[in-house]
Amino acid sequence: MTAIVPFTSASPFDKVMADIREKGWSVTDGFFSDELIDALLLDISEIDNAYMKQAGVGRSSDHQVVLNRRSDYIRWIDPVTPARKSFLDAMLELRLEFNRRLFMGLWDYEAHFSRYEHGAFYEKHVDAFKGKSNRVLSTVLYLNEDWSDADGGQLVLFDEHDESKKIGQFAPIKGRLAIFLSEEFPHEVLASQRTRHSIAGWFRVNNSIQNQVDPDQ
Ligand SMILES: O=C(O)CCC(=O)C(=O)O
Ligand SMILES: [Fe+2]
Repeated sequence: MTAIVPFTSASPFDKVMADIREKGWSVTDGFFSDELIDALLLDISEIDNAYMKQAGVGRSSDHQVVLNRRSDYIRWIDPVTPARKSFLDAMLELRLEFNRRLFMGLWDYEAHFSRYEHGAFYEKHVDAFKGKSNRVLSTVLYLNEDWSDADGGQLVLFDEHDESKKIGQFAPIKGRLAIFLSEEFPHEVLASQRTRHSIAGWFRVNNSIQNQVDPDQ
């Protein structure tokens, strides 16, 4: 089996690096190859809801970062298929690039597939509270074909200094990658009018918190 080539652009990282450096968030289309996106979409499409879990609860009581309600299904990603392996390898390259160019000291990356069925949403939240989490940088990769405005499910990003102010509203279209500083940017997912697939992930640092080693997932 030939490996899936994750990038087609000659310099895939430049725009993301500049965006994060300049404003702390980035929404980029075409970061990954179509081949990888198609393989990831096929991969998650084949997972039945029975093999996913209803999200909504934090990782453990003192890592509870989700205060508000959500109604998606999730499945954590391990490198068990060519698509998942290629994706995690690509995110490893991206992590090293953040460390090399922006000195972010990112230690690892964890990610899960998400499925929002018709009517599912995720209320406004931040992915990490200052000093309470090792999550530094959030990523969301969207996998949906032929998405129209009427399908809803947009990611809404809010200003880091004024959470009533919208930065933007982004449709979850195939191949779009959103990245933002986990502690800084409140965001929400508007109710989706059809099945919505994505991969949410977090680059983390390795500080131990309250004398506890940060648990995986
Ligand atoms: O799917 C999205 O657009 C965002 C998901 C999200 O905020 C999360 O999983 O923490
Ligand atoms: Fe989030």
